[in-house]
Amino acid sequence: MSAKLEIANLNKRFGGLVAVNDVSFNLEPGEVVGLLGPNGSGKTTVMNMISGALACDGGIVRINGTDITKMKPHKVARHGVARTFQLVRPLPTLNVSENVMLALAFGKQRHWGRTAREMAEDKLAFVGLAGRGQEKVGDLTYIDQKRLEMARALASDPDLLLLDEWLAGLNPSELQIGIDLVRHLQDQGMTILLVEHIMEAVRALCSRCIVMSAGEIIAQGACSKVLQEASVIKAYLGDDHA
Ligand SMILES: Nc1ncnc2c1ncn2[C@@H]1O[C@H](COP(=O)(O)OP(=O)(O)OP(=O)(O)O)[C@@H](O)[C@H]1O
Repeated sequence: MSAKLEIANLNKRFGGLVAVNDVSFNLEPGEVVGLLGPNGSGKTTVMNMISGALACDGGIVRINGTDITKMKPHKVARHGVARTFQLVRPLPTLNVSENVMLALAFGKQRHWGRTAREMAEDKLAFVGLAGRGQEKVGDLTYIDQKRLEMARALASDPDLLLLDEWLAGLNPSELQIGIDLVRHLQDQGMTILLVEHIMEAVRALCSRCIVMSAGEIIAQGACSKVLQEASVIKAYLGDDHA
């Protein structure tokens, strides 16, 4: 069986800056893997190249064995890939339900009208926003905005979810709600690449971690082991702590 996600020798430059240098890793179906590293280490750039938002300068991205390297984001979505963004960005002129319906219209299978409305309600219920479809997005609390962002990502019926610091900014009780929601997805067999700085969440959710620094993978393996490696501590905290 093919890996759910296979990345081989991925490269990206921004002018003279090498943002991602020869990055390779696989995700097996149903795995939840943490993609970690200090600010600017290249994590979001990797996410962007997987989702098709950014063209890579070299390397290959495969989903279920299919080369999606040069595909535009809407085509990548049809291969079952969805993502959340660091900054939640619902459309403020649409209500909660309409925001999910919009995502349904552009998903793997396109849904419109009443079907889309019912499906949107299902997605909203899954993330904990049952019956809240008619609310204005501007009235949502931060955790509820995060829930909506997740419902929008789930609208395309993905089987690979790219979560880019989706848990950032939550208070401790909201964080637990967020972790539980990701775990619920995990229990349903979703494959998840989790870019995250909150180690409590990484330890709770990820079987495996991949750590980047300055565009390169510097460590990978079981989280408990990787997070103790001197190279990882040095990348996060500097020489004095390694
Ligand atoms: N569009 C862009 N143009 C120029 N440089 C960019 C662009 N996007 C990212 N970079 C640079 O590429 C490097 C990697 O950035 P990236 O956002 O991938 O890091 P990151 O690990 O996701 O960081 P963070 O944890 O802060 O989100 C950084 O030096 C960043 O400034």
